[in-house]
Amino acid sequence: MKLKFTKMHGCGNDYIYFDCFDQTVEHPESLAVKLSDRHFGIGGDGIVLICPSRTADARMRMFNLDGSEGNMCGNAIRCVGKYLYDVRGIHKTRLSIETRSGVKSLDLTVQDGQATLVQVDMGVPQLSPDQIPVLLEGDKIVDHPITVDGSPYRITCVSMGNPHCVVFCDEVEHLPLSSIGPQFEQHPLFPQRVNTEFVHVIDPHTIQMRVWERGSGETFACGTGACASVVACVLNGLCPMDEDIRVLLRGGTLTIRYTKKGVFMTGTATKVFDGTVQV
Ligand SMILES: N[C@@H](CCC[C@H](N)C(=O)O)C(=O)O
Repeated sequence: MKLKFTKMHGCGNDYIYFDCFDQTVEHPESLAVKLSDRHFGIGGDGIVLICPSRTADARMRMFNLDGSEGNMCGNAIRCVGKYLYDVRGIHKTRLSIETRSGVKSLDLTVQDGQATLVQVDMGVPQLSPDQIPVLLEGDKIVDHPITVDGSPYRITCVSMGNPHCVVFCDEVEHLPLSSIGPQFEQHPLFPQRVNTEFVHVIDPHTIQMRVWERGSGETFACGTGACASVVACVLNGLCPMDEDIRVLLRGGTLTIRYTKKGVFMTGTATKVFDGTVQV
């Protein structure tokens, strides 16, 4: 069976997108594992299905590199918005997309007939440990000491529809992420595993972040992770609320604003190529 796909990325967080308005994708979990392989597949951080929705312009389903289904993906949702505008011809600069963590609203900036920049209303962060989930007591987990692989860390936990654990560091360039990332992901405090952001605060409006994603390992960017990091910065008194914070990632920059109404993420969405794959 042949499937048409589009390769897209948001700040280097790249996925293989399937338009499920016109075709059926069976067994997305195993397909994600097979096609994401950068040596024997197409290559990507996972796959994304763009499906019809009864309540929104489209429904997004995303699968990590290991085949697990994520509830939300900040970088992918911007690309889905671009695809709906550029390819499916839904010429509205405000779009709604259904995800496993609710319907999200997108505002598109269009240049020469193509969506270039997308702002997403990412909703209100959840801070209570049972909603994240993290097996700790309290109404929120801010600057909490834990031990990971014998070393002490201080964590701040946030759900942006998916679980995040933010760790502040003096620098992130030289962190051995491939060894410490999995120790956080599999830590017994996180019953559903966790996405971990390592954050260096450069100044109150600029932070640098590296991420170890649940199910995909180190990626060049994580949209929900950038939002969780800015929320964690505000909770720790490191960045202001209601102002734009630049999050510098390995693959680009996202602008995040945390307000009482919720978290707003702005960034690019880029198409790389179209293709057909035999599955
Ligand atoms: N890359 C993402 C998040 C993808 C899902 C995550 N790995 C999970 O399982 O929660 C983003 O841009 O938000």
